[in-house]
Amino acid sequence: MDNTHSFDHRTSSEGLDAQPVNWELAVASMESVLSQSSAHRKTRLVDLLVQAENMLMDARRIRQPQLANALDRLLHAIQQELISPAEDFSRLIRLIRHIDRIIKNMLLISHKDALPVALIISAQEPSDVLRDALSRAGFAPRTINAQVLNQALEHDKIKALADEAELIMLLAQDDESFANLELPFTLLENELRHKTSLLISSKDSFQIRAASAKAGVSHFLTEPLDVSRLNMLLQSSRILDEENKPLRVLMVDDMVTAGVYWGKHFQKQNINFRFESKPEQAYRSAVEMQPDIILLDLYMPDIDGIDLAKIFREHPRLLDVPILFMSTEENDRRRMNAKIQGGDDFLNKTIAIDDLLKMVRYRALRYRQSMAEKRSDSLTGLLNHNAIKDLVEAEIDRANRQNQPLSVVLIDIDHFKNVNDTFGHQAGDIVIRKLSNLLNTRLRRYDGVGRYGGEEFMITLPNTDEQTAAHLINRLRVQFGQSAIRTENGSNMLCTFSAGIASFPRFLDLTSLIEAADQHLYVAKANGRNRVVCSEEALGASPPKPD
Ligand SMILES: Nc1nc2c(ncn2[C@@H]2O[C@H](COP(=O)(O)OP(=O)(O)OP(=O)(O)O)[C@@H](O)[C@H]2O)c(=O)[nH]1
Repeated sequence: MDNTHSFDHRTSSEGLDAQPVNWELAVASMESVLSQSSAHRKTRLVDLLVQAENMLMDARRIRQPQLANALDRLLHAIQQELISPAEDFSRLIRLIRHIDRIIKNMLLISHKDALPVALIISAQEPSDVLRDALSRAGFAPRTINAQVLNQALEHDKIKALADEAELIMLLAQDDESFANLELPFTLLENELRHKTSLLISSKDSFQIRAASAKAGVSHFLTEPLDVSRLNMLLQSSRILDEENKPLRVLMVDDMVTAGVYWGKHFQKQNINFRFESKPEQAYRSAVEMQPDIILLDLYMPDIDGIDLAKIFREHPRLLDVPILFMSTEENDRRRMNAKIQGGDDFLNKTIAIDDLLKMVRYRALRYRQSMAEKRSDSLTGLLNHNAIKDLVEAEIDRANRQNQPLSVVLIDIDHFKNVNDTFGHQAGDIVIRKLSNLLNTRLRRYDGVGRYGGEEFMITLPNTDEQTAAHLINRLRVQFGQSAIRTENGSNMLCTFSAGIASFPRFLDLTSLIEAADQHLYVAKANGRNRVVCSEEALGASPPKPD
C-alpha cells in the first residue's frame, strides 16, 4: 500500500473543513512513541493517550465504528497502564497492531456526519457483546475507567464528554457496592436525567434499582445481558435522537384565553404547542400533528371531552398517545370514568404551571421512547417493517413538497437458506447483522434503513435519483461481497446480496414504488443474483426489463 495514501476520500463539495487524516502515519507515530525508551514512561503514555484521543475523534467523524471501537479499547488500556503499570507495553502494542490491520482493511465511502458518542463509565473493559451492540446501533464508544473517576481526576473533562455524548452507560461490576455509583450519579446528575442513560449491573437488587431510578437513569439492565433488549434500547435511542424535534403538545379547550395563557409557557420551553377550541378541528390537528401528548378539556359545549378522547383513540395514529384531561371536576366517579374511557390521567386546572410542564414533558418523552422501541427490529436495531414503510410514505410526501427525487431500495441476501443450512441459524443471524451494520454505518444520517423481512432490507435515499442510488448501492454490494464473515465457531464465509431500486417521481406512491423495487429485485435474482437492478435507463448499459 502506498504510504502517502489517505483513506479520507472526502471531496471539497462536502464542505468539511478538517484536514484529511493520514491514518498510516498516525499509527506509525503511536508505535514510535512507545518505542522511545529514552522518554519517561508516564510521558510516553500521556503522549499516546492524546494521539489516540485525536484519532478516535477522526474515526467518529468519518463514521468508522470498528476503528472507533478499537481506539476506545486502546484508550481504556492506556488509562489502565497509567493507574496500574504492567511489566511491558505488550498489550498496548497488540492493540496498536490491531488498529493498523483495521486501517489497512478500511474501504471508505465518505460521510458528512460524525458518529454519536456513547460514554461508558466502567471499572473493567466493556464486553464484546456490549461493544458489538453499540457499533451496530452506530455509536462510537468512549470509555472512562471508573477508577479515574474515583480518583477525582479530570472531572471537568468527563463532564464535557458526557455533555457531548448522546448516550451514557454506567457498568456496575461484581466487586462494586452500589456506593461506588454515587460519584457518577452526582457528577453526571444533569446528563443522566436529560440524555438516554443505561445502568448495566452484574447484581440485581431492589436497592440498586431504586438508586438508579432516583438518579434519573433511563434504563436498568442486568448481566447476563439480554442482547435483543439492549439492541432495541440502543437503536430506539438513536431513532429518538434522530427525531430530535421539540415535543409536540396539543391542547383542546373551548376557552381561547386558556390557549393564550398556556401557549406562552409551553413555547418558552421550546415545545411545539398547538391549541384548538373546536372539536372537529382538534381531531384534524391531532391526526396531522401526531402530538406526543394531548391536554383535553373535560367539559366543552359541543362535545364531552370523554367522547372526543374516544374519537381520538379510534385513529390508529392516536391509539397510544397520552391524553390528560383538564378540569375543575371534583366528582371522583366522573374523574375515574374519564380515565377508564381513554384518558390516561386527570389534572386539576388549578395545577401550578411548573408541575404541569414537568408532567407533560415526562409523559411525552416516555411516549416517544415507547414509540421508538415499537419501531425498531430486535435483531438488528434497524427500523422494523411497519416503521420503514411509514418512513417511505413520509419521504414521498416530502419529495413531493420539495420537488426532489427519492430512491427506494430493496435488498435481499442471496441463497440465504444455504447459509442457514450449512452454517446454522446463528451464523445466519450474524450475516443479517453484518449487512445491517454496513448499511447503517455507510449511509447518510438522513437515509432510512429498515429490516423489511427475514433477510430483506429496505432503504430510503432522499434527494437521490435512481442512477446515483444504483452506483451507491453497487459500491456497498461489492464491499459486502468481499468481506469475509466470521461465524462463532470460527468459519469464514462470503455472502452477496441482490438489490432492486425504484425512484420517485417515476413511481408516485408507496405501493407502486415498493412494487417496482420488488420487481427489479426479482429480476436481479432471476439474472444470477449479486447485482443491482433499477429502471432501464438508470444504469445506462443494459439492465434487464422488469418483466
Ligand atoms: N438466520 C436467520 N434466518 C432467517 C431469518 N429470517 C428468515 N430466515 C431464513 O431465510 C431463508 C430465506 O430463504 P429463501 O427465501 O428461500 O431465499 P434464499 O435462500 O435467500 O434464496 P434467494 O433469495 O433466491 O437468493 C429461509 O430459510 C428463512 O428461514 C432470521 O432472522 N435469521
